Amino acid sequence: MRISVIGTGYVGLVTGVCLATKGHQVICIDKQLKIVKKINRMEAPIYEPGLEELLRNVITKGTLVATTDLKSAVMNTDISIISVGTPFRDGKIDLRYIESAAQEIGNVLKEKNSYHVICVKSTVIPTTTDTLVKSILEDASGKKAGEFGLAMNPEFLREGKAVQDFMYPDRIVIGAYDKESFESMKNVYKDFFDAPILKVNLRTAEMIKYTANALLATLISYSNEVAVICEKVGKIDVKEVLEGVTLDKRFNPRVNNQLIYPGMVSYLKAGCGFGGSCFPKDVQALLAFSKELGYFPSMIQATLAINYAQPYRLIERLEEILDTLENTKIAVLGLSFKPETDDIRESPSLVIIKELLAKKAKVIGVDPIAIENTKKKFPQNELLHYSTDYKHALQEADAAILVTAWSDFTKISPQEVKKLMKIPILIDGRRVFDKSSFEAAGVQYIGVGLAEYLQ
Ligand SMILES: NC(=O)C1=CN([C@@H]2O[C@H](COP(=O)(O)OP(=O)(O)OC[C@H]3O[C@@H](n4cnc5c(N)ncnc54)[C@H](O)[C@@H]3O)[C@@H](O)[C@H]2O)C=CC1
Ligand SMILES: O=C(O)[C@H]1O[C@H](OP(=O)(O)OP(=O)(O)OC[C@H]2O[C@@H](n3ccc(=O)[nH]c3=O)[C@H](O)[C@@H]2O)[C@H](O)[C@@H](O)[C@@H]1O
Repeated sequence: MRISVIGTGYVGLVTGVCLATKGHQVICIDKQLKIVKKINRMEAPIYEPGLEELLRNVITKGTLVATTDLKSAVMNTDISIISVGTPFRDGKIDLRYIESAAQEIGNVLKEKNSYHVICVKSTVIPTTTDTLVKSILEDASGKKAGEFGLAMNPEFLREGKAVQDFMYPDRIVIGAYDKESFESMKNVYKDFFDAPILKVNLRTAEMIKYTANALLATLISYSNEVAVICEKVGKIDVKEVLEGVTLDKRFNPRVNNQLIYPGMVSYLKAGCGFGGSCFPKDVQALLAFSKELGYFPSMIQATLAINYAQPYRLIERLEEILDTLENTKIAVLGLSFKPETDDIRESPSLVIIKELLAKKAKVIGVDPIAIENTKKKFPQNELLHYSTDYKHALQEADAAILVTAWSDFTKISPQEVKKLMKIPILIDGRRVFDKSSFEAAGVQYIGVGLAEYLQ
């Protein structure tokens, strides 16, 4: 099929490259010329494992091309997939990029004679596609929905695993305005192995996406709430507690006692809170939308409140040990919101750095690939330095806080910490280190959801 993808960020570029890899003819459109040029030079503008290699293949084969020219892209394709950003701004979801993409497509449809399907892939609050997008398209094109197709196909990929998640989806949700729209979208995904296709209406598809993200975020906050209770009681390790809970087959299905897939356990881990471009913004958007409807969703509100507090709890625990943070030097291990990405949007590390600086500590931010992005937010100065070398940071620091579980960091041994740090203090914000081995080596270890020695 001939497909245009509007917006080539994390979702749009992965979508375009993967669909081209599956044999579709794809045109990627972005407003930013520098992104378009990079794509055509076969350079991925974002860091995502495996993406650049696939990009090289599809550009070389001629099945993908990038442009800023939306008009010719829509004219020369049969389906347009909208994957522009939908940020949370001024207390609600900001749909301005969706509106302008719909307007631009609608203007082209006015002049286009053949049938064209418009599919929203961006995460949008329920009713966006069947009211806002539909009416903009109808007004701009002078046509009625039905004369053009309309679909909503939410994306469930995770950053860092985007290519794998897109190529091997657990499910494909297609919200469709009518039968023709659904059939066209089904053809887009005809070669996606046996992934179940769920056919729903447009607003159900939108609600599935929010419900999925809010549920995963709630599991994380639930784990973090339990972690606080464990810390208060003492001599209970939240990790053991959650392991004891999630060995239940209802969380982690096993056959002959072999785990088939790490199920909900992946989101039932205590830590320093969820970040990223989606969980925080989507849960906030769902909360705001629900309030607009006259319903206050207290569980969703609690999910956000717990997450807001979590990074500060690490600082409080550090203060308990050091008395004051003033004039101390703290190594923050990990800047990206999770490993395998250079994305720092809503990363807990940003809250931690800001709070440490507010308390007059000096900070060394350590990360293999996210330093440049972090510098844009917090420029380097006499109080804040960056390094890709954790050894150097540990040598300099009075304490270290692990925020992102990059494999470089999780491999750090107790002996290394003991050797490198003057007075070794390690706050484990992701619970990746073994408390007893670190303590045996003489490191003062503080883990989320774990207070005092276990007995
Ligand atoms: N990042 C992720 O892991 C996931 C994101 N999503 C959703 O997908 C959507 C996109 O997210 P990201 O890819 O992270 O956004 P992004 O911010 O990385 O990329 C959006 C791109 O759209 C371009 N753009 C905006 N308006 C345009 C227009 N009218 N014409 C052409 N290009 C335009 C921007 O220049 C930018 O490059 C959001 O709704 C997000 O919630 C869904 C699942 C996963
Ligand atoms: O809509 C989206 O954008 C995407 O949001 C998440 O994907 P992503 O944000 O890339 O990353 P996750 O791996 O889900 O992690 C999100 C955050 O939760 C944190 N997390 C995760 C699991 C956990 O147990 N504890 C925890 O704090 C991670 O460190 C990270 O900060 C969802 O997992 C995707 O399905 C969804 O498509």
